[in-house]
Amino acid sequence: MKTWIIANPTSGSAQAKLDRVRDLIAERPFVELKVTTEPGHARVLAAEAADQGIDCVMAAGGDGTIHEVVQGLAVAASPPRLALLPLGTGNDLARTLGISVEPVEALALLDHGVLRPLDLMRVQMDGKTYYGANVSAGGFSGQVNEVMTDEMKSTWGPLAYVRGAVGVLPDLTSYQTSLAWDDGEFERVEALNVVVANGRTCAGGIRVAPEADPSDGLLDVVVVRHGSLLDLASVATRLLAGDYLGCEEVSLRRVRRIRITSEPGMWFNIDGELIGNAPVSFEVVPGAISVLVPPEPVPAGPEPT
Ligand SMILES: Nc1ncnc2c1ncn2[C@@H]1O[C@H](COP(=O)(O)OP(=O)(O)OP(=O)(O)O)[C@@H](O)[C@H]1O
Repeated sequence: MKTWIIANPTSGSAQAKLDRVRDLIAERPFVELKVTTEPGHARVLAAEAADQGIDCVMAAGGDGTIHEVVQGLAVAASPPRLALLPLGTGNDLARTLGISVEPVEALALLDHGVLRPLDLMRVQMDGKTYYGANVSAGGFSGQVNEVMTDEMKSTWGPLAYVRGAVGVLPDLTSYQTSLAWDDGEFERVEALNVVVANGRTCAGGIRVAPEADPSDGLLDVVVVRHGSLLDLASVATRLLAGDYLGCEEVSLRRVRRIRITSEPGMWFNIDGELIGNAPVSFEVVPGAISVLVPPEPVPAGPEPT
């Protein structure tokens, strides 16, 4: 299987692990390592791999790198299969798919992995189209902007209240948000966050969509409605514990498509990359690509008697 490993040398643990990856693939004649030289390069390389009929593209980096690779694969006529070599900080899609952060184990999936269909989210904002592989989170506004660094914003922005962090809790903006589910009419809600998810976690393991299945042909949309400070503190705590879907302010709906407008404009990121605060639509592309994942663990047999 001809494979290109597209590696981002600036991803979280790349410095520590890339030499090891080089050693591990030295004996694999069909595996080539392509190291990116700038942001956006992984997309170009992934598109090139598809053009050249490469069988498999392994995204070596974090969710930002996977995001770029997916932009290249999603528009290909017959996209190579995807594999992941997690070298990022959060590695959230890899978590959902059960892919190890150990290079030896991740690389072994090239031999023993099984193919799983991976849905993508087609996102449209301001006349531009993006493809998301993991999670898009919307929320936050001016106050958060002022107190957070760019990196914190793209990672935590929409979920800033979780960090309790930034002292924004007392001053949270609520958004007059209109949501149109599938082809339905717009419905208004006073929201704090809208999360549109294919994968289950973002920001390094925060379970924003704990029940999402990236192969089910549907998007999990979680809406956090505005509530009292006390209630929101409980939402934050339960989000960290992975069970905030049980909160009264939190609702989950599964759809193929959702359109969102809000006043003021809700900022959205996709896979951790901030895209803007204009009206936005999300549509699932069921099984857009195939991804190599570990085989299902064999269920334990009955205890010997
Ligand atoms: N050669 C490069 N030089 C500088 N930046 C790059 C290069 N290649 C890719 N990038 C950028 O690095 C950013 C971060 O990458 P990535 O998300 O893979 O790592 P991470 O932030 O450590 O991981 P995670 O998103 O899982 O937390 C991406 O937005 C990507 O555009």
